[in-house]
Amino acid sequence: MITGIGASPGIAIGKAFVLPNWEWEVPEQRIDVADFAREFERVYEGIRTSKHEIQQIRDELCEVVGREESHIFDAHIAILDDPVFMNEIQGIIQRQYKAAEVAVKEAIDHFVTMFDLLDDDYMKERALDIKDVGNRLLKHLLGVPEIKLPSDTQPFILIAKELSPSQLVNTNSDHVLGIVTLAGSTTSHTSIMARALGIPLVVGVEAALKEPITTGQSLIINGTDGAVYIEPDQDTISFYRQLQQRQSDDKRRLQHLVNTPSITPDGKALRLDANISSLKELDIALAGGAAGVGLFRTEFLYMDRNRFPKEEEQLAVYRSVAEKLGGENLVIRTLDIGGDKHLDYFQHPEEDNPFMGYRAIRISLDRKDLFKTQLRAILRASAYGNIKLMYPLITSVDEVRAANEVLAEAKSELDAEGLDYDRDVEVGIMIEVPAAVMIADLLACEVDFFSIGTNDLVQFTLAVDRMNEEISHLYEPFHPALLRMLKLTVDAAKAQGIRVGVCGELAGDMRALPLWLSLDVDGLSMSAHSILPMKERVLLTERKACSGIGEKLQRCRTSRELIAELQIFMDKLDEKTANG
Ligand SMILES: C=C(OP(=O)(O)O)C(=O)O
Repeated sequence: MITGIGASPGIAIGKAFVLPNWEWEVPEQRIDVADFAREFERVYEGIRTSKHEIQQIRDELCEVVGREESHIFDAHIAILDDPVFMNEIQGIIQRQYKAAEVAVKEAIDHFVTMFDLLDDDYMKERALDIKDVGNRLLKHLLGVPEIKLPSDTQPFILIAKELSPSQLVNTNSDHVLGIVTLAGSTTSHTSIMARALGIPLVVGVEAALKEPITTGQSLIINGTDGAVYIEPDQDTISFYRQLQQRQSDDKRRLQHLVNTPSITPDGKALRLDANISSLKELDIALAGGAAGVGLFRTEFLYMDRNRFPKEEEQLAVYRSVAEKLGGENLVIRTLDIGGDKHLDYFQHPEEDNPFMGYRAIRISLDRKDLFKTQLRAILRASAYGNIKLMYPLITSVDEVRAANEVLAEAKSELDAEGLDYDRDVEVGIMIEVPAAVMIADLLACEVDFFSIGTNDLVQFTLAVDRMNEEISHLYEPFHPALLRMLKLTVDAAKAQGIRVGVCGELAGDMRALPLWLSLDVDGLSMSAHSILPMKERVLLTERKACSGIGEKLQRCRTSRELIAELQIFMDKLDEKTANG
């Protein structure tokens, strides 16, 4: 068994099919000055055909996964339209007297090397996009046929060095049980799409792999924890078949809870909302039993294009989500780029500590033009549903007030233009840095609600970079320090009478439910697949029974003690339930 990174949940069991390298031999060919015009025309023709193909893929994908994910292909078209790309190709033809395909190959290599050399995972992913588009163009210039995956065999687990979004879309998803890539990250476009398509995916196995996986080898992959079993024994296969069966049984068994309100047996209503980043994910969330949306990560709307989305474009998305929710909660978080989330078309500075750098509300307050465009779109969408606004990475009262000033300006503009919006739109903040926890009492006087972002709060409280594999064992959401942070935040919110919820990964961790009930938070927002299992637990767990555990947990000295205490509590509860 080797371990990679789980990038799209689910278990796949089957035979491997290794995707051949998408890299063709391009024979050296010299040309004369008289041939320049013909070679340029060949490149233009190749670009036209490639664009046509990409547009078709985008439109087909749009039907399956929705508009946001299919925007990835707009970025591919933008590469083909980019004058810098074309200038490089023309330069090679003219200066070096090389044929169109040689010039295209060299231009791709040049840009891919340039992006690959940057110490930035996001830019490395963009190198993959360029390779993807470039290979498509080369394919036309060389006249080679498309690599087709087998469709006449049993479904298989696809193995690739790296997989581009185009390749993923070209796969017949009925035939692909799961995917393993040697390189890749969970934030890549390919990973985002695999999650949207529901295909289990493990990325980044290269370092762990001693020998290459070959076509026909028997495999098990777990897209949740990143485990890959090569030629597993019969016991392991039986174990995973049972687990796979249990997961699909659980899914089916819990279906009847989709519309059931999330209330404990003694009457405590604990909202279970979904974290989403696109309209498509909203459908999955609603089918998965979400009451509403507790966190709409709007940055993905900005990521898959080649320029900032205009007010009308943003309005269309926010409005569609709000209308689909029909009056249920929709918490829209303003742009949270920076850190690991970069935009192709925005100059992000080189930073030693990007998570503590120029990001989130700091960019919004620096680029008020961009911020106001987003606020106007959110405000206008608020006329169509129950929208609440949320600012990310708040560290001071000044930041909240500065953000609210821009909000007030946006409202005045809409008033002057006679455009409708919800005049009482609520404003909340993410509590995700220790400074915000320590002044939670002051911040609570400024806003309508808090949402605790445990992903960043854990990294900043423990000084553990959430992206650094080397120290991932130190990333402990159940650390006693975090527990104290949570308590301080919830107490401050309660004292001021504002709502407080949780939206980091810990919100969906079943082990933490007694903690949330003892703290008496108002709601949890999580990935869609966690909602029904959590709802089932909520329906069985008395809040009264959890009040005692709060003090015990506060006395725990280590994460391990804390987790053990929660486990003992849950075991007792299960025993009580089993005994009726
Ligand atoms: C929800 C959070 O935000 P992000 O989108 O950074 O994970 C968090 O930090 O817990």
